[in-house]
Amino acid sequence: MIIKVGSLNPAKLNAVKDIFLEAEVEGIEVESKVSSQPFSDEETMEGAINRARECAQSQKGVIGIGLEGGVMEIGESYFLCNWGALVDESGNVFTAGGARFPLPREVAEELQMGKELGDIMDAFTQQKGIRKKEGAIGVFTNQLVDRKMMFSHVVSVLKGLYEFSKQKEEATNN
Ligand SMILES: O=P(O)(O)OP(=O)(O)OP(=O)(O)OC[C@H]1O[C@@H](n2cnc3c(O)ncnc32)[C@H](O)[C@@H]1O
Ligand SMILES: [Mg+2]
Repeated sequence: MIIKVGSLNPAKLNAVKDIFLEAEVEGIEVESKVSSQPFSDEETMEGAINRARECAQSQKGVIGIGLEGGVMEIGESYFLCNWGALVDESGNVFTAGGARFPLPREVAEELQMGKELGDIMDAFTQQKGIRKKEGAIGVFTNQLVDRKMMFSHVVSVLKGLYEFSKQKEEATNN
C-alpha cells in the first residue's frame, strides 16, 4: 500500500507513519486551495480534502491523505480545530475531525489581526517551527498531547472508516 500525504510537515507525516505501519508513506507538496489560516470547520475540512484529492490523483493506485489545521469560533472564543481526509484508490472520500480547544485571548487577538497561528506560536514560545513539533496543542496542554498524537487520532479514524467501507464492499461482492 502506497500512501501520499499532502504535506512535508513532520508532525503530519509521522502521524500517518505511526498508524499505517505496513504502508509506504511519502509526503508531497500540494495546494490546500483554502487560506493559509482557515477560519472555520468547513474551510479547514475543505483544505484537508483538497490536499488528499491531489495526492490520490498524483499516481495511480495510491491512497491520498490530507491533514489541515485551522481555527473556528464558538461564542467569543477561537478554538483550534483539525481535520483529516483520506481519498482511496477508487476516489472515495473519508473525513474525520480532531481535538478542539479554546485558544487563549492573546492568541485570538493576534489571529484577528491577520497573523498565522504558526507565527503567533513561535513568538509566544520564543522558538522556531512549533507547528512542526509539539504544535499549539502541545504548548497549551503542557505537552500532554502533541500535534503528532492529535493527528494520529484523526488518521486512525480515517483508517477505520476506509477499512469498514472495504469490508462492506467485499461482503457485497461475495
Ligand atoms: O506545511 P503544512 O502541511 O501546510 O503544515 P502547517 O503547519 O502550515 O499546518 P496547516 O497548514 O494545516 O495549519 C494552518 C495554519 O494553522 C497553524 N497551525 C495549525 N495548528 C497548529 C499548531 O498546533 N501549532 C502551531 N500552528 C498551528 C499553521 O502554522 C498554519 O498557519
Ligand atoms: Mg500550512
